[in-house]
Amino acid sequence: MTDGSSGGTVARPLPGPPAAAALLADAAARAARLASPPHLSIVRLGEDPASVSYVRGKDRKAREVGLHSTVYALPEDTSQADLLALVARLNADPDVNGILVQLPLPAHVSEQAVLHAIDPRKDVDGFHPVNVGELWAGRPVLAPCTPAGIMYMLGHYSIPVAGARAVIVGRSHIVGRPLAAMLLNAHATVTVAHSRTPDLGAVTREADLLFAAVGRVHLVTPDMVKPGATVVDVGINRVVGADGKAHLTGDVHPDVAAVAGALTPVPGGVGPLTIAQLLANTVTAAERQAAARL
Ligand SMILES: NC(=O)C1=CN([C@@H]2O[C@H](COP(=O)(O)OP(=O)(O)OC[C@H]3O[C@@H](n4cnc5c(N)ncnc54)[C@H](OP(=O)(O)O)[C@@H]3O)[C@@H](O)[C@H]2O)C=CC1
Ligand SMILES: Nc1nc(=O)c2c([nH]1)NC[C@@H]1CN(c3ccc(C(=O)N[C@@H](CCC(=O)O)C(=O)O)cc3)C=[N+]21
Repeated sequence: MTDGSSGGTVARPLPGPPAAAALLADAAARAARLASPPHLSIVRLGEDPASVSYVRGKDRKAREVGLHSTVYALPEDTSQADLLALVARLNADPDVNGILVQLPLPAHVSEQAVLHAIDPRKDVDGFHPVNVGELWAGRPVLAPCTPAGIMYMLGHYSIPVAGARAVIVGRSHIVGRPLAAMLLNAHATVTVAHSRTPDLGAVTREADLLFAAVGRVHLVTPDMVKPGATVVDVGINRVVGADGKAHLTGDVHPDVAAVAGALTPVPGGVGPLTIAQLLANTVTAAERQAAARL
């Protein structure tokens, strides 16, 4: 705990890997009860280094926990029609339980057209409007991995959510919006701030739970944080350090650790939960498909 003064207290770190390991152990145990290993198909277009590295991480972790994973690495100039044809083939393949199309897609492909084409029962990203609607109706089935992973992490570290004042900075379809739905479903009082929010600091200082999902280096500074608040840093920014090497940093300034009660690091915070939740969603999809075939 900290009183926010300069008493030298430091926020409790909330590392991602132990929480991710617990989520993965549960997913692996559920997968082992199925007749065959759940099968995830991952599609990426082009060679964007971040996408290549994320997809490699997802594929590697899937195999580690005993899932079957197939990566389709298509050329950058793959047409929308060809991509939709692949999605249709994966939808129809009874051996495929989960489909993920890595975002962002090149400009000549409509993300909406592709995400809407994925069978909602195989939509392990939770981006199809049917799954978005179920989440907002309070009946989540397959829900977006980053916010679902964050909720798992809060539970793992026994951070109270019901009744808490939650502020999310960022309103994307991948993170901010679905996180708002999940926090509401968990009985928090929720505010979503964004680039048109005046006096952001006045809003964020209200938060017992503060989530930064913006993609701007050190946007959240100590003066924006209520003493003792739990701060979850979702941002992943690639910066070149004084040593000339590229490294990852979050949306939260490191000095926030002197004010916050608890803080997730970057890297090694939310990122590992995103991957673990993707594999948990793949097992959930496989379980539901097996039950539907009985
Ligand atoms: N750890 C993980 O697993 C993941 C990490 N990320 C990271 O999280 C970050 C956010 O990703 P994503 O949600 O996809 O990003 P988007 O770019 O889609 O959304 C960013 C949001 O931040 C808002 N914003 C931008 N500038 C400001 C500002 N100055 N003040 C307040 N709000 C602002 C935007 O507002 P507006 O809507 O008005 O434009 C928008 O809602 C990125 O760094 C990304 O790399 C993303 C996914 C997974
Ligand atoms: N259809 C789709 N679904 C996604 O879930 C999706 C996507 N597209 N596009 C991009 C974002 C980003 N994302 C991350 C996954 C893992 C880490 C992760 O493991 N991060 C590690 C570090 C990784 C590194 O060192 O590069 C960490 O934070 O510790 C980060 C970010 C999933 N996304």
